[in-house]
Amino acid sequence: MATQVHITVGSQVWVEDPDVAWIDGEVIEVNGDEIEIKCTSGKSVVAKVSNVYPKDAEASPCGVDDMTRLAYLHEPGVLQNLRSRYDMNEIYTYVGSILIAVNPFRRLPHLYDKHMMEQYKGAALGDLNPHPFAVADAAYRLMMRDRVSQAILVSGESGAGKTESTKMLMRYLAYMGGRAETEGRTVEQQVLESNPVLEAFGNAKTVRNNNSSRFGKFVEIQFDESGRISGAAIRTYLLERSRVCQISDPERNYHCFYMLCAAPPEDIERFKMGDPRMFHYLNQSNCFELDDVDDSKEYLDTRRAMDIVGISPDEQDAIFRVVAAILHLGNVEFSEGEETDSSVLKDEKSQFHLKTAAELFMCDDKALEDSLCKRVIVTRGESIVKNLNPEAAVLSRDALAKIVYSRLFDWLVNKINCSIGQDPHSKFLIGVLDIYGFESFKTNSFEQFCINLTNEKLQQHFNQHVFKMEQEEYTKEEIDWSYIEFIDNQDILDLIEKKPGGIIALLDETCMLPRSTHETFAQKLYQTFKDHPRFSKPKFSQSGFTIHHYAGDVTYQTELFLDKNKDYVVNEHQALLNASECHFVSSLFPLLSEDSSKSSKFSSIGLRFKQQLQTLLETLSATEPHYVRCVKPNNLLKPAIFENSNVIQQLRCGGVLEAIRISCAGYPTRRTFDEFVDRFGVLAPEIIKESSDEVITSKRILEKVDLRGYQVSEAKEPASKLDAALEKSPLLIWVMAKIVDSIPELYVSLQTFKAALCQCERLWFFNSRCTTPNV
Ligand SMILES: Nc1ncnc2c1ncn2[C@@H]1O[C@H](COP(=O)(O)OP(=O)(O)OP(=O)(O)O)[C@@H](O)[C@H]1O
Repeated sequence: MATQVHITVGSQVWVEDPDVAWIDGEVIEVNGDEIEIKCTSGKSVVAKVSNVYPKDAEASPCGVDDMTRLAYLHEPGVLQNLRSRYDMNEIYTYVGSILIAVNPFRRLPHLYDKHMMEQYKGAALGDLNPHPFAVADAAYRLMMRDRVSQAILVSGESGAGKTESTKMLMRYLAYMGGRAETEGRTVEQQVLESNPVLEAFGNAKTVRNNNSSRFGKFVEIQFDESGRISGAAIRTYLLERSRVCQISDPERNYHCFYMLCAAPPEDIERFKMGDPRMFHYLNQSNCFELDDVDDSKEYLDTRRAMDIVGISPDEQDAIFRVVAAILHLGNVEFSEGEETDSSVLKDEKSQFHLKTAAELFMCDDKALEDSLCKRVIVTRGESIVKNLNPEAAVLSRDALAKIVYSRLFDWLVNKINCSIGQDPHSKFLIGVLDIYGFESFKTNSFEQFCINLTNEKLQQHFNQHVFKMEQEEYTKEEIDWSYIEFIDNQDILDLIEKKPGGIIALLDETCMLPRSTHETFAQKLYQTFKDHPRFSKPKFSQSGFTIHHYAGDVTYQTELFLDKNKDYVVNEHQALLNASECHFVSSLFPLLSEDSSKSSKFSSIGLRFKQQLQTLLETLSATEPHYVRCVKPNNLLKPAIFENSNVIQQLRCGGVLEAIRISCAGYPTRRTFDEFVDRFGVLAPEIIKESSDEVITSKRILEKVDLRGYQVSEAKEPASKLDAALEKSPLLIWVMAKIVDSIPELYVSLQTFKAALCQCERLWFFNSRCTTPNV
């Protein structure tokens, strides 16, 4: 993204800084390719010319609301712009049609009220301040105009604001597509109320976010011919199961557990609940309450939302009974039994919790105990009962808790989908994707591996789209564009998901082999990928592996890969809960046919996830995509703190800088002819006096400075498809003049200007609708 400029004494520049990423200053000395800079912070820095970027000395302190209008579209320029806007509570900024949303960590209700929605209705993208409503409005109107499905892809790291943005987008779409007066529950109401239900069961406090969604979500809102919402479907991806049994301080388990512990007294009694501190699945962490969250109110709100999405009171009771049963199950402990490698319930307390769990599951307590402590092994037609030692019994208990919870979550999603209903006649939809961003922690396991695969796939989709848009624009304007290149991450995708031979395929193979371990899996990976440029073995690890992702290197620990990839229900658990007297519980574990119960011994979570992603990508590729990139300005989750290095890292990972790079490879700065004349007319005042036609004047200014090799398009269409679609008033004439904008000494002398221009590779004038007589 380097911009070639003349750096002289007095030039304003940006230079890299270890603490704040970029720091600005003035060049005080030039020594060959080394320059000395006096920074505004007071310190002096020596840097190579190639490592500094020009600073736009004329930049408005308020920033610009579309970064493609920045004089210099480079990393420090982008950062500075976001920062100055954030300081003024302007949390939204465009990069072309991509919306960047920087989390304010404070409520800004005036931004999202009904009045605001009214304002955005029908306004062209760019006419009003950047906003998720504007993106939703653009999607809605493009859908109505072109009769093409749309998708809004919301991404960002945990806590960046994806779910909040998604809710705003959905609210706006419900406002646009909702019916004025309807009896009972409307589809849009149900779509909106599905959020609190899914959040209660799928969100938890983590170190990164007090209300972190532990699953991915794609909401498809279907519309009829007249643009009214006629149905909706929610697809979810990969709920984090391990959280049900294992949490670390200061995180929490899923919200629903704490809500139930804070339920009204009659419910506490019915569900045999108590203080969250008494439950093992909750007290592994010291965090029980959340600031500003009243769990007892949340419980009632969740119940209300469940009413709206069509979950009956009986079903609600059954759901909370299962939630309570899981907590009691977690308190069952084991000790060594009389036989070797066997286990028994540890004490009276464990007996009490086992009995209570059985009551709540409405199953036999002895059968529950056996399903935790014993396994039936069938060999050559003979059944042998094998005891489990206390450690294995604990694993069995946790496996039961996890499978019950994950089936419960799937039931909720399914129920919401059934009661909202799909419209079989719907012609088009708007999909909103709220999915986990790229993750790289100290310890990365199978979850991070799947999450990062998602991000690789979405990144490829994003790059291809941005690239395609850029190409389309140039083609339309009859401009040569063959010089743009973009990085494709297909090689990483092949490494992970190629069949056969990719990492997921090798993992499945390993899972199916008896006696295989994570070490054998790792060895297989090392052998297969020893020469793969995107794969490496970490120096000091015998079972880890590193993938060189587009967003950076991530080292994965394979220890739990095999376990986490296996999706099967222990036969004893299946039989136990299928026999439950509670219809709801038994419906979570329907009887399997003999064949499928044998073949379902192992099913691969990785493979299923890969297939889900494939379907998602297919859906997305049939839509016109829109992007919202959420940015988390600090890790303290506090307002008014903007950490440069943190933000830049997210812009890199989120593909924003790649989008900018693609744009820079073409004509990054887009200005109207009149703006061009306004800015550069100073170089040829006599020309300005001669003609009032800005196109002619612009061309003559360039002729005067002897610039060659620019192209003038004769295209009469508007530059952007979106502008056309939204019937925006003509945008006058666009100049895409990369080189002209990279001249810092613009007002120094015509000579310097000329010299700089002569270095230019190309300059392109786009002649828009202005040439038509009626404009
Ligand atoms: N536009 C906003 N206005 C006010 N607060 C916000 C906004 N966006 C985000 N927040 C705050 O940041 C928190 C985290 O946002 P959110 O839950 O949307 O993040 P996320 O990207 O969905 O995270 P995760 O991936 O962990 O689910 C919210 O609970 C809220 O407190």
